[in-house]
Amino acid sequence: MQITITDVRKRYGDVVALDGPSFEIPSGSTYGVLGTNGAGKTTLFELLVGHDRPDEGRIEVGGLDVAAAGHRVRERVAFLPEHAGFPPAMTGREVLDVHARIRGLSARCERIEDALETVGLSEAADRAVAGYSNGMGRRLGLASALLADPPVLVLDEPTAGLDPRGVATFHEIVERIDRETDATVVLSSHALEEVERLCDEVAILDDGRLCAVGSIDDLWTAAGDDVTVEIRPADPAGRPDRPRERLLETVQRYGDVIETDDAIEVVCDRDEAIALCSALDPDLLERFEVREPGLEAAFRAALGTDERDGTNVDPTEVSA
Ligand SMILES: Nc1ncnc2c1ncn2[C@@H]1O[C@H](COP(=O)(O)OP(=O)(O)OP(=O)(O)O)[C@@H](O)[C@H]1O
Repeated sequence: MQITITDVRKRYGDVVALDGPSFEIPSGSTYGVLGTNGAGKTTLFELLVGHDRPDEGRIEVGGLDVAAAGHRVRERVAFLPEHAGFPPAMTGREVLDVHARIRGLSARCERIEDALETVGLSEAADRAVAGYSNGMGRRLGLASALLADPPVLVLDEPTAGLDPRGVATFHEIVERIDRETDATVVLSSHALEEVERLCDEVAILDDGRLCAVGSIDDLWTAAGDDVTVEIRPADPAGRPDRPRERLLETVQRYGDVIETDDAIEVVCDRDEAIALCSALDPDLLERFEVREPGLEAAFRAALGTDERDGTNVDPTEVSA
């Protein structure tokens, strides 16, 4: 089911949570909404599932205006919120049974068994939710979302806070849903690898604005051929010669410099990277490594763009 987001604006008091993003999510795709903390992902999802209304603009699901269609949209869209809680004394199966009754679903038992099976909770279904791990709790939330066979599934940061095994399990489930159903899956994430693995297309939000939109291939193209040289300065303790500052002076001329807490990163072409690595004073650093271009570069390119006029920016047009 196709989703169309048109010039959506939402404020909370003085805070502009969404500042006019417009993009389309193709029917049947797995679509990623990527952004740093506070970019507006949850706000967008709350509007998309009809929990709140935009101040301006419009979101359509399968041609229906979400703000006007109310429950007709909610019947089509299932939502896994970022923080879903369940009564701890109930078993997983009981939780799903209550949710299925609330939604007035027929063939409850069958649907519950299918949903439990899809998320890999069949064996744990009769255990109290209090004993579930974080990952199992998230999978139970997904099972609840799947009960009604929704044409649209909206997952807000579904793997946030999960350990690597929980993340891998969740990814496998989403891939299976993608393979075995026609559902349009929209998920938000901070994690590029996650979006790259699961999604066909992606929209990148920053400060409520759309700063890039396109396929994963488009993003790779936008990433270009530049490599990143990551340099870890030597421990500054007892070093009056200030290794980090001296390294910074050296690296400036080779490319774009990004400072993180632990490292200095320089994004530059391969020839410059070779020259830079030769110019580094080994006494000043703990270690350095050269990373191949990746989606991270495209993400940075998108976030670094000065296009702030509210128009859509194709990532292939975004320069690093
Ligand atoms: N109910 C609210 N009241 C006030 N401000 C809000 C509310 N909800 C969101 N905001 C603000 O709107 C902005 C966007 O928040 P939102 O939660 O949509 O971002 P996000 O991309 O989902 O972030 P995160 O990755 O941290 O979950 C933030 O500045 C946030 O503080």
